[in-house]
Amino acid sequence: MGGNADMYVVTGDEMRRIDAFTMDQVGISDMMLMENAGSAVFSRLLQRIEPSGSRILVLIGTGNNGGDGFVIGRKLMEAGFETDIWVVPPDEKIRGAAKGHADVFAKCGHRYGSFEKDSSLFYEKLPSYTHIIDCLLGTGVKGELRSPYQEVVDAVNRTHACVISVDMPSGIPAEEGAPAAAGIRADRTMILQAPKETTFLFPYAESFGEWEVADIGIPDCSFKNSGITKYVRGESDVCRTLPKRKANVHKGANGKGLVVGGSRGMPGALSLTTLAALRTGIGLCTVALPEDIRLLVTQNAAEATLVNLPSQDGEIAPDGLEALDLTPYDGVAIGPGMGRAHRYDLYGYFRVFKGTVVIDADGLNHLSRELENWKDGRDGLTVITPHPGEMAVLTGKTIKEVERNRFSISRQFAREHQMVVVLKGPYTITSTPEGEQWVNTSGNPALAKGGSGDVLTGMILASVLQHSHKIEGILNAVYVHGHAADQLIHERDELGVTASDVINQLPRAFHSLRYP
Ligand SMILES: NC(=O)C1=CN([C@@H]2O[C@H](COP(=O)(O)OP(=O)(O)OC[C@H]3O[C@@H](n4cnc5c(N)ncnc54)[C@H](OP(=O)(O)O)[C@@H]3O)[C@@H](O)[C@H]2O)[C@@H](O)CC1
Ligand SMILES: [K+]
Repeated sequence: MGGNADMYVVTGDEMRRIDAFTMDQVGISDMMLMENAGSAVFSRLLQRIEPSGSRILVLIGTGNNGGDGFVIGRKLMEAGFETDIWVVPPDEKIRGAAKGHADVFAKCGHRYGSFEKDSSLFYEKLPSYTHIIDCLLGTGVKGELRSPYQEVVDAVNRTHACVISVDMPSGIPAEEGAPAAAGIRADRTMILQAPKETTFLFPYAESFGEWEVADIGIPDCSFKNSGITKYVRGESDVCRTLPKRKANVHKGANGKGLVVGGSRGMPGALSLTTLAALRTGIGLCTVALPEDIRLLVTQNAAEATLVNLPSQDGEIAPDGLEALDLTPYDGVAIGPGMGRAHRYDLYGYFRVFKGTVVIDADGLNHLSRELENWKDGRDGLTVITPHPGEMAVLTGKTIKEVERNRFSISRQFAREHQMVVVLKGPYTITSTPEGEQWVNTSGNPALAKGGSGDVLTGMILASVLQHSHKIEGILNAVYVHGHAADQLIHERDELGVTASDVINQLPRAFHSLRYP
């Protein structure tokens, strides 16, 4: 993948490497980057803050995040906004480019308040501001906030002002795995150039509020040369890569898929997966299921063909998969509603199959018992779609550990087991065995319901079979799934949106992306 349109995801250390490369190898100075950062944020503030009636506080800390604040403050003052600048650390702590911009600010005739010298005046004025621009701390924060930062942050969080953080909500770490920290709770964060990992990890993500990304002129080569392979996947990427059908295409060219699963207790999951595959444009879809539930599934998915598998106790019999010939199919999705009563040798069954295999739900439970076998990889692409609970079972970690380390745990699992991992949740992360990762930006809590995962599985199967670049197929399915749910909650409350609603919305979701 790649190209100029990529938006990257970084840790604090990675961002420092990228900054260093940009300064030392590309030749754009830190003063220039800071000027760009301040200008980019200022022009975005102009779209959000009216000069009349607003009183703005720019809050400045020790490091370069504070340096951005001197640029923003200067520009706000020169544009006629009623603006106060308060600097929290003593003057002598401000160094480097931040000191450079503090000097520019002063030479332009502007003055700032010193929290160290007059904290009582600061606290007295704090409730009077309509907007607070938070430039206290950025990616350089380490550990829990020290005094007086913690007190200032708490006081800001108690105000009724609109808080806009620059790059990061101050106090929040940039990377996963760091201990939970209490920082600024922003209404909006204007991220500089590249979102940080915690933008997408809860509980940190809540502190960012709404977020947007401001380009500060760091070139793509700085990211590539720093080895960054984590990306944000947004709408424009999907619009660019949706496959277009030729007028004379026949059904066989759009993929022949097989959906395997279902049990007496859970026939609906299989219907959802099948219908989602059909609504995602699969050419032909066959359902393989325990023979005693076939009527329940066929009633719902008239377009699918059926293969009956031997049934035992309402689930596919332990040797039931052996009878199934995979040669007619380009891809298989296995697991929805499958049940857990029996054991199957999934690796042995799929090893030499050249098509894509998508494993979800109960299929992941079966997979967890034979993980060692998968480390050698198989002939075709394997995709797993765990939610954090399933990822915890697969890795032997707790759900909390998975949630705290979504990037590293999914990356490592994908590498070790030669699979594409689609770790679901708010901001689903897709990881390849080669170490590339994409964060999905569509979706909402309406999807946190039974059946959503079954729908995604069918969509991924169908989408992979229609894309020449299979990873793009997966990423597009993940995006469109969330996009359909986003469209639905414009019209109705998220509580009442079901997985079936999402399936029915898919034609509209695809249409809106194909003809934006
Ligand atoms: N590099 C560039 O070219 C560009 C960078 N840019 C901007 O720079 C930001 C990163 O800058 P940075 O590295 O200076 O980090 P930043 O967070 O501002 O300050 C760190 C300092 O804070 C302190 N401190 C740390 N932990 C603390 C704690 N728990 N509690 C209290 N204090 C704590 C500690 O200082 P100390 O108090 O120890 O002297 C530490 O040194 C980045 O987010 C972006 O906004 C843009 O301008 C574009 C160009
Ligand atoms: K900040």
